[in-house]
Amino acid sequence: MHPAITRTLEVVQHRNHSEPVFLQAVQEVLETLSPVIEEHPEIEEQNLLERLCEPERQIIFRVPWRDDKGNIQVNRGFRTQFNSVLGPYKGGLRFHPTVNMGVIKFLAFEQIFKNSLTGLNIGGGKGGADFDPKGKSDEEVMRFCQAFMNELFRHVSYKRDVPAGDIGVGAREIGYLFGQYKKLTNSFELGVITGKGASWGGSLGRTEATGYGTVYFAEEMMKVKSDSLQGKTCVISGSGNVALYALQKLQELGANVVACSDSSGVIYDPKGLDFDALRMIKEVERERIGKYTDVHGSATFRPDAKVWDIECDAAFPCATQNELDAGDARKLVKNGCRLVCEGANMPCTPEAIEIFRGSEVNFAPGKAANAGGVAVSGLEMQQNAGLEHWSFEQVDKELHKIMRGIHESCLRYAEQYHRRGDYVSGANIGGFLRVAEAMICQGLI
Ligand SMILES: NC(=O)C1=CN([C@@H]2O[C@H](COP(=O)(O)OP(=O)(O)OC[C@H]3O[C@@H](n4cnc5c(N)ncnc54)[C@H](O)[C@@H]3O)[C@@H](O)[C@H]2O)C=CC1
Ligand SMILES: O=C(O)CCC(=O)C(=O)O
Repeated sequence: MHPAITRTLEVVQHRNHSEPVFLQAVQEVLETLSPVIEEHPEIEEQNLLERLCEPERQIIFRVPWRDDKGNIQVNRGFRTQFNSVLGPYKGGLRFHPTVNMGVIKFLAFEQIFKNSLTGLNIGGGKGGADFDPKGKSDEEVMRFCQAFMNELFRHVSYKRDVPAGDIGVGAREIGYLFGQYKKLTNSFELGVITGKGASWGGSLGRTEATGYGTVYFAEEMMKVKSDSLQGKTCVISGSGNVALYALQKLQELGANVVACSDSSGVIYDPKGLDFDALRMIKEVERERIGKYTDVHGSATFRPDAKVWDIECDAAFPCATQNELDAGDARKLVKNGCRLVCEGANMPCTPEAIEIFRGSEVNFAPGKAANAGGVAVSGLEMQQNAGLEHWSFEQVDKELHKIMRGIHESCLRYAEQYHRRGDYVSGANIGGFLRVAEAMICQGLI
Protein backbone atom coordinates (compact mmCIF):
# COMPACT_ATOMS: atom_id res chain seq x y z
CA MET A 1 0.00 0.00 0.00
CA HIS A 2 1.27 3.50 -0.81
CA PRO A 3 2.63 5.24 2.35
CA ALA A 4 0.28 8.22 1.81
CA ILE A 5 -2.64 5.80 2.11
CA THR A 6 -1.25 4.13 5.24
CA ARG A 7 -0.77 7.57 6.84
CA THR A 8 -4.25 8.72 5.90
CA LEU A 9 -5.83 5.54 7.23
CA GLU A 10 -4.05 6.08 10.57
CA VAL A 11 -5.39 9.62 10.84
CA VAL A 12 -8.90 8.60 9.81
CA GLN A 13 -8.88 5.70 12.28
CA HIS A 14 -7.74 7.99 15.10
CA ARG A 15 -10.38 10.61 14.33
CA ASN A 16 -13.28 8.21 13.77
CA HIS A 17 -12.49 5.24 15.99
CA SER A 18 -16.09 4.90 17.17
CA GLU A 19 -17.50 4.68 13.64
CA PRO A 20 -16.67 1.18 12.30
CA VAL A 21 -18.82 1.28 9.17
CA PHE A 22 -17.34 4.63 8.15
CA LEU A 23 -13.82 3.24 8.64
CA GLN A 24 -14.79 0.17 6.60
CA ALA A 25 -15.99 2.32 3.69
CA VAL A 26 -12.88 4.54 3.76
CA GLN A 27 -10.52 1.58 3.92
CA GLU A 28 -12.28 -0.17 1.04
CA VAL A 29 -11.82 2.88 -1.20
CA LEU A 30 -8.30 3.96 -0.17
CA GLU A 31 -6.87 0.43 -0.44
CA THR A 32 -7.50 0.44 -4.17
CA LEU A 33 -5.92 3.83 -4.89
CA SER A 34 -2.16 3.03 -4.68
CA PRO A 35 -1.54 2.97 -8.45
CA VAL A 36 -3.30 6.34 -8.82
CA ILE A 37 -1.27 8.00 -6.05
CA GLU A 38 1.93 6.70 -7.64
CA GLU A 39 0.98 8.20 -10.98
CA HIS A 40 -0.23 11.54 -9.52
CA PRO A 41 2.22 12.85 -6.88
CA GLU A 42 0.13 16.04 -6.57
CA ILE A 43 -2.47 13.99 -4.65
CA GLU A 44 0.03 13.41 -1.85
CA GLU A 45 1.52 16.92 -2.09
CA GLN A 46 -1.94 18.43 -1.59
CA ASN A 47 -2.84 16.03 1.24
CA LEU A 48 -5.90 15.27 -0.81
CA LEU A 49 -6.74 11.91 0.76
CA GLU A 50 -7.02 13.31 4.27
CA ARG A 51 -9.08 16.23 2.99
CA LEU A 52 -11.36 13.82 1.12
CA CYS A 53 -12.01 11.75 4.25
CA GLU A 54 -13.13 14.70 6.37
CA PRO A 55 -16.71 15.85 5.71
CA GLU A 56 -17.14 19.49 4.72
CA ARG A 57 -19.94 19.79 7.28
CA GLN A 58 -22.02 17.60 9.61
CA ILE A 59 -25.29 18.59 11.18
CA ILE A 60 -26.84 16.80 14.17
CA PHE A 61 -30.18 17.95 15.48
CA ARG A 62 -33.02 17.20 17.86
CA VAL A 63 -36.32 16.08 16.34
CA PRO A 64 -39.17 16.38 18.88
CA TRP A 65 -42.60 15.17 17.76
CA ARG A 66 -45.90 14.03 19.27
CA ASP A 67 -47.14 10.44 18.89
CA ASP A 68 -50.79 9.36 18.55
CA LYS A 69 -51.14 8.95 22.32
CA GLY A 70 -50.13 12.58 22.84
CA ASN A 71 -46.68 11.70 24.22
CA ILE A 72 -43.65 13.71 23.14
CA GLN A 73 -40.96 11.63 21.44
CA VAL A 74 -37.42 12.74 20.67
CA ASN A 75 -35.24 11.45 17.83
CA ARG A 76 -31.84 12.45 16.54
CA GLY A 77 -31.52 13.83 13.01
CA PHE A 78 -28.36 13.95 10.85
CA ARG A 79 -27.13 15.41 7.60
CA THR A 80 -23.56 14.91 6.42
CA GLN A 81 -22.54 17.30 3.65
CA PHE A 82 -19.43 15.44 2.64
CA ASN A 83 -18.11 16.83 -0.62
CA SER A 84 -19.46 19.50 -2.96
CA VAL A 85 -16.74 19.92 -5.58
CA LEU A 86 -18.86 18.32 -8.32
CA GLY A 87 -22.18 19.94 -7.42
CA PRO A 88 -24.71 20.42 -4.61
CA TYR A 89 -24.60 17.69 -1.96
CA LYS A 90 -26.89 14.88 -3.09
CA GLY A 91 -27.97 11.74 -1.30
CA GLY A 92 -30.88 10.13 0.44
CA LEU A 93 -32.37 10.23 3.93
CA ARG A 94 -32.58 7.04 6.00
CA PHE A 95 -35.13 6.57 8.79
CA HIS A 96 -34.18 3.46 10.76
CA PRO A 97 -33.47 2.78 14.46
CA THR A 98 -29.86 1.78 13.65
CA VAL A 99 -29.01 5.20 12.18
CA ASN A 100 -26.15 7.04 13.87
CA MET A 101 -23.42 9.45 12.78
CA GLY A 102 -21.11 6.68 11.57
CA VAL A 103 -23.79 5.10 9.38
CA ILE A 104 -24.69 8.42 7.77
CA LYS A 105 -21.00 9.26 7.25
CA PHE A 106 -20.26 5.95 5.54
CA LEU A 107 -23.26 6.40 3.25
CA ALA A 108 -22.28 10.00 2.42
CA PHE A 109 -18.70 8.92 1.72
CA GLU A 110 -19.86 6.20 -0.71
CA GLN A 111 -22.18 8.72 -2.31
CA ILE A 112 -19.25 10.99 -3.32
CA PHE A 113 -17.78 8.34 -5.64
CA LYS A 114 -21.13 6.97 -6.80
CA ASN A 115 -22.34 10.42 -7.81
CA SER A 116 -19.04 11.12 -9.52
CA LEU A 117 -19.39 7.91 -11.56
CA THR A 118 -22.76 9.02 -12.94
CA GLY A 119 -20.96 11.85 -14.76
CA LEU A 120 -23.55 14.33 -13.44
CA ASN A 121 -22.80 17.46 -11.41
CA ILE A 122 -23.79 16.23 -7.97
CA GLY A 123 -21.72 16.18 -4.78
CA GLY A 124 -21.96 13.64 -1.96
CA GLY A 125 -24.20 13.82 1.10
CA LYS A 126 -26.56 11.71 3.18
CA GLY A 127 -28.87 12.15 6.13
CA GLY A 128 -31.51 10.53 8.26
CA ALA A 129 -32.72 9.84 11.75
CA ASP A 130 -32.91 7.03 14.29
CA PHE A 131 -36.69 7.08 13.86
CA ASP A 132 -38.39 3.70 13.31
CA PRO A 133 -41.30 4.02 10.87
CA LYS A 134 -42.31 0.41 11.57
CA GLY A 135 -45.71 0.30 13.30
CA LYS A 136 -46.21 4.07 13.12
CA SER A 137 -49.46 5.53 11.80
CA ASP A 138 -49.50 7.79 8.72
CA GLU A 139 -50.22 10.73 11.03
CA GLU A 140 -47.18 9.93 13.18
CA VAL A 141 -44.93 9.61 10.13
CA MET A 142 -46.24 12.96 8.89
CA ARG A 143 -45.60 14.69 12.21
CA PHE A 144 -42.13 13.20 12.38
CA CYS A 145 -41.28 14.31 8.81
CA GLN A 146 -42.53 17.83 9.58
CA ALA A 147 -40.45 17.99 12.76
CA PHE A 148 -37.39 16.69 10.87
CA MET A 149 -37.80 19.35 8.18
CA ASN A 150 -38.26 22.08 10.81
CA GLU A 151 -34.48 21.93 11.20
CA LEU A 152 -33.30 20.47 7.88
CA PHE A 153 -34.86 23.28 5.81
CA ARG A 154 -32.07 25.67 6.90
CA HIS A 155 -29.42 23.46 5.31
CA VAL A 156 -30.97 22.38 2.00
CA SER A 157 -31.91 24.01 -1.31
CA TYR A 158 -31.74 23.13 -5.00
CA LYS A 159 -28.27 24.71 -5.22
CA ARG A 160 -26.92 23.64 -1.81
CA ASP A 161 -28.07 20.16 -0.81
CA VAL A 162 -30.77 17.97 -2.35
CA PRO A 163 -32.02 15.02 -0.24
CA ALA A 164 -34.03 12.02 -1.50
CA GLY A 165 -35.19 8.65 -0.14
CA ASP A 166 -33.33 5.66 1.28
CA ILE A 167 -34.33 2.95 3.79
CA GLY A 168 -37.60 3.96 5.47
CA VAL A 169 -38.04 7.04 3.26
CA GLY A 170 -40.22 6.55 0.20
CA ALA A 171 -42.87 8.50 -1.71
CA ARG A 172 -45.02 9.11 1.39
CA GLU A 173 -42.18 10.61 3.43
CA ILE A 174 -40.83 12.69 0.51
CA GLY A 175 -44.32 14.21 0.15
CA TYR A 176 -44.50 15.22 3.82
CA LEU A 177 -40.93 16.56 3.80
CA PHE A 178 -41.51 18.64 0.66
CA GLY A 179 -44.83 19.95 2.00
CA GLN A 180 -43.19 21.19 5.19
CA TYR A 181 -40.26 22.76 3.29
CA LYS A 182 -42.77 24.60 1.10
CA LYS A 183 -44.65 25.86 4.15
CA LEU A 184 -41.54 27.00 6.01
CA THR A 185 -39.95 28.80 3.05
CA ASN A 186 -43.15 29.95 1.36
CA SER A 187 -41.73 28.78 -1.97
CA PHE A 188 -42.48 25.95 -4.37
CA GLU A 189 -38.83 25.02 -4.88
CA LEU A 190 -39.10 21.88 -6.98
CA GLY A 191 -35.42 21.05 -7.07
CA VAL A 192 -34.95 20.91 -3.29
CA ILE A 193 -35.74 17.19 -3.01
CA THR A 194 -36.05 14.27 -5.42
CA GLY A 195 -38.32 11.25 -5.48
CA LYS A 196 -41.35 13.55 -5.62
CA GLY A 197 -44.74 12.39 -6.91
CA ALA A 198 -44.99 12.56 -10.70
CA SER A 199 -47.95 14.98 -10.57
CA TRP A 200 -46.04 17.57 -8.52
CA GLY A 201 -42.58 17.66 -10.05
CA GLY A 202 -41.23 14.14 -9.66
CA SER A 203 -39.61 12.18 -12.46
CA LEU A 204 -41.26 9.15 -13.93
CA GLY A 205 -38.97 6.18 -13.45
CA ARG A 206 -37.35 7.35 -10.18
CA THR A 207 -39.19 4.67 -8.18
CA GLU A 208 -37.84 1.94 -10.45
CA ALA A 209 -34.41 3.48 -11.10
CA THR A 210 -32.16 1.87 -8.49
CA GLY A 211 -33.47 -1.66 -9.00
CA TYR A 212 -33.59 -1.38 -12.78
CA GLY A 213 -30.15 0.23 -12.88
CA THR A 214 -28.63 -2.56 -10.81
CA VAL A 215 -29.99 -5.12 -13.25
CA TYR A 216 -28.80 -3.11 -16.27
CA PHE A 217 -25.34 -3.18 -14.70
CA ALA A 218 -25.55 -6.94 -14.11
CA GLU A 219 -26.67 -7.42 -17.71
CA GLU A 220 -23.50 -5.62 -18.89
CA MET A 221 -21.38 -7.85 -16.64
CA MET A 222 -22.96 -10.92 -18.17
CA LYS A 223 -22.34 -9.60 -21.70
CA VAL A 224 -18.63 -9.33 -20.96
CA LYS A 225 -18.71 -13.07 -20.21
CA SER A 226 -20.70 -13.66 -23.45
CA ASP A 227 -23.69 -14.62 -21.33
CA SER A 228 -27.02 -13.10 -20.29
CA LEU A 229 -29.50 -13.09 -17.41
CA GLN A 230 -32.01 -15.10 -19.43
CA GLY A 231 -32.90 -18.32 -17.62
CA LYS A 232 -30.65 -17.58 -14.62
CA THR A 233 -31.84 -18.45 -11.13
CA CYS A 234 -31.54 -15.36 -8.91
CA VAL A 235 -31.95 -14.50 -5.24
CA ILE A 236 -32.48 -11.00 -3.87
CA SER A 237 -32.22 -9.85 -0.27
CA GLY A 238 -34.75 -7.30 0.96
CA SER A 239 -38.13 -6.52 -0.53
CA GLY A 240 -38.10 -2.74 -0.38
CA ASN A 241 -37.73 -0.23 -3.18
CA VAL A 242 -34.46 -1.49 -4.64
CA ALA A 243 -35.24 -5.20 -4.26
CA LEU A 244 -38.74 -4.99 -5.75
CA TYR A 245 -37.73 -3.23 -8.95
CA ALA A 246 -34.61 -5.36 -9.38
CA LEU A 247 -36.97 -8.34 -9.23
CA GLN A 248 -39.30 -6.82 -11.83
CA LYS A 249 -36.49 -6.06 -14.28
CA LEU A 250 -34.83 -9.45 -13.79
CA GLN A 251 -38.11 -11.16 -14.65
CA GLU A 252 -38.51 -8.93 -17.71
CA LEU A 253 -35.09 -10.11 -18.87
CA GLY A 254 -36.08 -13.76 -18.46
CA ALA A 255 -34.42 -14.56 -15.13
CA ASN A 256 -36.15 -16.67 -12.47
CA VAL A 257 -36.13 -14.89 -9.08
CA VAL A 258 -36.80 -17.60 -6.51
CA ALA A 259 -36.27 -15.82 -3.18
CA CYS A 260 -36.30 -12.49 -1.41
CA SER A 261 -36.53 -11.38 2.21
CA ASP A 262 -37.23 -8.80 4.86
CA SER A 263 -35.89 -8.58 8.39
CA SER A 264 -38.41 -11.25 9.51
CA GLY A 265 -37.23 -13.95 7.06
CA VAL A 266 -37.15 -15.33 3.52
CA ILE A 267 -39.80 -16.34 1.00
CA TYR A 268 -38.83 -19.02 -1.48
CA ASP A 269 -40.62 -20.40 -4.51
CA PRO A 270 -38.62 -22.41 -7.05
CA LYS A 271 -41.23 -21.53 -9.69
CA GLY A 272 -40.44 -17.83 -9.29
CA LEU A 273 -41.94 -14.95 -7.28
CA ASP A 274 -44.97 -12.88 -8.23
CA PHE A 275 -43.90 -9.21 -8.46
CA ASP A 276 -47.43 -7.75 -8.27
CA ALA A 277 -48.36 -9.74 -5.17
CA LEU A 278 -45.10 -8.86 -3.45
CA ARG A 279 -45.36 -5.17 -4.35
CA MET A 280 -48.88 -5.06 -2.94
CA ILE A 281 -47.79 -6.65 0.37
CA LYS A 282 -44.58 -4.64 0.85
CA GLU A 283 -45.11 -1.29 -0.90
CA VAL A 284 -48.86 -0.75 -0.50
CA GLU A 285 -49.94 -2.69 2.61
CA ARG A 286 -46.53 -2.37 4.39
CA GLU A 287 -46.93 -5.93 5.75
CA ARG A 288 -44.35 -8.56 6.71
CA ILE A 289 -43.14 -10.79 3.90
CA GLY A 290 -44.60 -14.01 5.37
CA LYS A 291 -48.02 -12.83 4.14
CA TYR A 292 -46.91 -13.76 0.61
CA THR A 293 -47.54 -17.45 1.39
CA ASP A 294 -51.25 -16.63 1.97
CA VAL A 295 -51.45 -15.53 -1.67
CA HIS A 296 -49.11 -18.15 -3.15
CA GLY A 297 -49.39 -21.57 -1.55
CA SER A 298 -46.41 -22.89 -3.53
CA ALA A 299 -44.06 -20.49 -1.68
CA THR A 300 -42.49 -21.24 1.69
CA PHE A 301 -41.59 -18.77 4.42
CA ARG A 302 -38.36 -19.36 6.36
CA PRO A 303 -38.27 -17.19 9.46
CA ASP A 304 -34.88 -15.67 10.34
CA ALA A 305 -33.21 -17.28 7.29
CA LYS A 306 -31.00 -15.61 4.68
CA VAL A 307 -31.44 -15.87 0.92
CA TRP A 308 -27.74 -16.73 0.50
CA ASP A 309 -28.42 -20.35 1.57
CA ILE A 310 -30.40 -20.93 -1.62
CA GLU A 311 -28.77 -22.29 -4.77
CA CYS A 312 -28.57 -19.62 -7.46
CA ASP A 313 -26.62 -18.35 -10.48
CA ALA A 314 -26.78 -14.70 -9.41
CA ALA A 315 -27.26 -12.93 -6.08
CA PHE A 316 -28.44 -9.35 -5.53
CA PRO A 317 -27.96 -7.98 -2.00
CA CYS A 318 -30.54 -5.16 -1.87
CA ALA A 319 -31.33 -4.69 1.84
CA THR A 320 -28.66 -3.14 4.05
CA GLN A 321 -24.95 -2.86 4.95
CA ASN A 322 -22.92 -5.92 5.98
CA GLU A 323 -25.82 -8.30 5.37
CA LEU A 324 -23.63 -10.80 3.46
CA ASP A 325 -20.62 -12.11 5.39
CA ALA A 326 -17.78 -14.55 4.71
CA GLY A 327 -19.88 -17.59 5.63
CA ASP A 328 -22.61 -16.48 3.22
CA ALA A 329 -20.03 -15.81 0.49
CA ARG A 330 -18.57 -19.30 0.88
CA LYS A 331 -22.04 -20.84 0.58
CA LEU A 332 -22.79 -18.85 -2.57
CA VAL A 333 -19.51 -19.87 -4.17
CA LYS A 334 -19.99 -23.51 -3.18
CA ASN A 335 -23.53 -23.53 -4.59
CA GLY A 336 -22.32 -22.30 -7.99
CA CYS A 337 -23.27 -18.62 -7.86
CA ARG A 338 -21.32 -16.71 -10.54
CA LEU A 339 -22.50 -13.12 -10.17
CA VAL A 340 -22.99 -10.89 -7.13
CA CYS A 341 -24.25 -7.40 -7.89
CA GLU A 342 -24.80 -5.00 -4.96
CA GLY A 343 -28.10 -3.10 -5.06
CA ALA A 344 -27.68 -1.94 -1.44
CA ASN A 345 -24.88 0.24 -0.06
CA MET A 346 -21.93 -1.86 1.20
CA PRO A 347 -24.02 -5.03 1.79
CA CYS A 348 -21.02 -7.38 1.52
CA THR A 349 -18.41 -7.43 4.28
CA PRO A 350 -14.75 -6.96 3.24
CA GLU A 351 -14.14 -10.65 3.98
CA ALA A 352 -17.02 -11.68 1.70
CA ILE A 353 -15.68 -9.48 -1.10
CA GLU A 354 -12.24 -11.06 -0.73
CA ILE A 355 -13.83 -14.50 -1.13
CA PHE A 356 -15.68 -13.42 -4.28
CA ARG A 357 -12.56 -11.83 -5.77
CA GLY A 358 -10.61 -15.02 -5.17
CA SER A 359 -13.31 -17.13 -6.84
CA GLU A 360 -15.17 -17.42 -10.14
CA VAL A 361 -17.74 -14.89 -8.92
CA ASN A 362 -18.07 -11.72 -10.95
CA PHE A 363 -18.58 -9.04 -8.24
CA ALA A 364 -19.93 -5.49 -8.64
CA PRO A 365 -19.80 -2.93 -5.81
CA GLY A 366 -22.86 -0.87 -4.90
CA LYS A 367 -21.30 2.48 -5.63
CA ALA A 368 -21.28 1.51 -9.31
CA ALA A 369 -24.17 -0.94 -9.59
CA ASN A 370 -26.78 0.98 -7.57
CA ALA A 371 -25.98 4.43 -8.98
CA GLY A 372 -29.14 4.37 -11.13
CA GLY A 373 -31.26 5.82 -8.32
CA VAL A 374 -29.19 8.92 -7.78
CA ALA A 375 -28.66 9.23 -11.54
CA VAL A 376 -32.41 9.50 -12.12
CA SER A 377 -32.58 11.91 -9.17
CA GLY A 378 -30.09 14.00 -11.16
CA LEU A 379 -32.41 13.73 -14.17
CA GLU A 380 -35.29 14.83 -11.93
CA MET A 381 -33.29 17.94 -10.94
CA GLN A 382 -32.60 18.57 -14.62
CA GLN A 383 -36.31 18.31 -15.49
CA ASN A 384 -37.22 20.60 -12.57
CA ALA A 385 -34.66 23.23 -13.62
CA GLY A 386 -35.97 23.22 -17.20
CA LEU A 387 -39.65 22.95 -16.14
CA GLU A 388 -39.82 19.75 -18.19
CA HIS A 389 -41.51 16.41 -17.69
CA TRP A 390 -39.99 13.51 -19.57
CA SER A 391 -41.77 10.30 -20.52
CA PHE A 392 -40.98 7.07 -18.67
CA GLU A 393 -39.32 5.73 -21.84
CA GLN A 394 -37.01 8.74 -22.10
CA VAL A 395 -35.93 8.47 -18.45
CA ASP A 396 -35.41 4.72 -18.72
CA LYS A 397 -33.36 5.14 -21.89
CA GLU A 398 -31.13 7.73 -20.14
CA LEU A 399 -30.80 5.47 -17.10
CA HIS A 400 -29.77 2.56 -19.27
CA LYS A 401 -27.19 4.76 -21.03
CA ILE A 402 -25.77 6.01 -17.72
CA MET A 403 -25.50 2.46 -16.32
CA ARG A 404 -23.73 1.24 -19.45
CA GLY A 405 -21.40 4.23 -19.14
CA ILE A 406 -20.58 3.45 -15.49
CA HIS A 407 -19.94 -0.19 -16.37
CA GLU A 408 -17.63 0.84 -19.18
CA SER A 409 -15.77 3.31 -16.88
CA CYS A 410 -15.23 0.64 -14.23
CA LEU A 411 -13.64 -1.72 -16.73
CA ARG A 412 -11.61 1.05 -18.40
CA TYR A 413 -10.11 2.38 -15.14
CA ALA A 414 -9.47 -1.14 -13.86
CA GLU A 415 -7.58 -1.92 -17.06
CA GLN A 416 -5.66 1.39 -17.07
CA TYR A 417 -4.45 0.83 -13.50
CA HIS A 418 -3.54 -2.84 -14.00
CA ARG A 419 -6.55 -4.37 -12.25
CA ARG A 420 -8.20 -5.93 -15.27
CA GLY A 421 -11.82 -7.00 -14.70
CA ASP A 422 -11.81 -5.75 -11.08
CA TYR A 423 -14.99 -3.69 -10.72
CA VAL A 424 -14.12 -2.65 -7.14
CA SER A 425 -10.86 -0.96 -8.19
CA GLY A 426 -12.41 0.42 -11.38
CA ALA A 427 -15.34 2.03 -9.56
CA ASN A 428 -13.19 3.51 -6.80
CA ILE A 429 -10.53 4.85 -9.16
CA GLY A 430 -13.03 6.22 -11.70
CA GLY A 431 -15.11 7.90 -8.99
CA PHE A 432 -12.05 9.24 -7.19
CA LEU A 433 -10.23 10.74 -10.17
CA ARG A 434 -13.07 13.08 -11.15
CA VAL A 435 -13.44 14.32 -7.55
CA ALA A 436 -9.67 14.67 -7.05
CA GLU A 437 -9.25 16.72 -10.20
CA ALA A 438 -12.07 19.07 -9.16
CA MET A 439 -10.63 19.41 -5.63
CA ILE A 440 -7.25 20.37 -7.05
CA CYS A 441 -8.79 22.87 -9.50
CA GLN A 442 -10.90 24.51 -6.78
CA GLY A 443 -7.96 25.08 -4.39
CA LEU A 444 -7.60 24.68 -0.64
CA ILE A 445 -11.19 25.18 0.56
N1 LIG B 1 -33.81 3.82 -2.60
C1 LIG B 1 -32.82 4.11 -3.41
O1 LIG B 1 -32.99 4.78 -4.44
C2 LIG B 1 -31.44 3.61 -3.13
C3 LIG B 1 -31.19 2.75 -2.08
N2 LIG B 1 -29.95 2.21 -1.94
C4 LIG B 1 -29.66 1.27 -0.88
O2 LIG B 1 -30.44 0.09 -1.08
C5 LIG B 1 -30.73 -0.54 0.18
C6 LIG B 1 -32.22 -0.72 0.33
O3 LIG B 1 -32.85 0.55 0.29
P1 LIG B 1 -34.38 0.74 -0.09
O4 LIG B 1 -34.85 -0.40 -0.90
O5 LIG B 1 -34.54 2.11 -0.59
O6 LIG B 1 -35.04 0.69 1.34
P2 LIG B 1 -36.49 0.19 1.77
O7 LIG B 1 -36.76 0.79 3.08
O8 LIG B 1 -37.46 0.41 0.66
O9 LIG B 1 -36.27 -1.37 1.91
C7 LIG B 1 -35.31 -1.93 2.73
C8 LIG B 1 -35.62 -3.41 2.77
O10 LIG B 1 -34.59 -4.11 3.38
C9 LIG B 1 -35.15 -4.98 4.34
N3 LIG B 1 -34.19 -5.23 5.39
C10 LIG B 1 -33.66 -4.35 6.25
N4 LIG B 1 -32.81 -4.98 7.06
C11 LIG B 1 -32.83 -6.28 6.66
C12 LIG B 1 -32.17 -7.44 7.10
N5 LIG B 1 -31.31 -7.38 8.11
N6 LIG B 1 -32.41 -8.62 6.45
C13 LIG B 1 -33.27 -8.68 5.41
N7 LIG B 1 -33.92 -7.60 4.98
C14 LIG B 1 -33.71 -6.43 5.59
C15 LIG B 1 -36.38 -4.29 4.83
O11 LIG B 1 -37.30 -5.19 5.42
C16 LIG B 1 -36.90 -3.72 3.52
O12 LIG B 1 -37.63 -4.69 2.82
C17 LIG B 1 -30.06 0.35 1.22
O13 LIG B 1 -28.75 -0.11 1.44
C18 LIG B 1 -30.00 1.70 0.54
O14 LIG B 1 -29.00 2.52 1.08
C19 LIG B 1 -28.93 2.51 -2.81
C20 LIG B 1 -29.12 3.35 -3.84
C21 LIG B 1 -30.37 4.06 -4.02
O1 LIG C 1 -31.51 9.76 -5.17
C1 LIG C 1 -30.69 10.23 -4.42
O2 LIG C 1 -30.41 11.41 -4.35
C2 LIG C 1 -29.91 9.39 -3.44
C3 LIG C 1 -30.03 7.92 -3.57
C4 LIG C 1 -29.22 7.31 -2.47
O3 LIG C 1 -29.39 7.65 -1.33
C5 LIG C 1 -28.16 6.38 -2.80
O4 LIG C 1 -27.70 6.34 -3.95
O5 LIG C 1 -27.71 5.65 -1.89
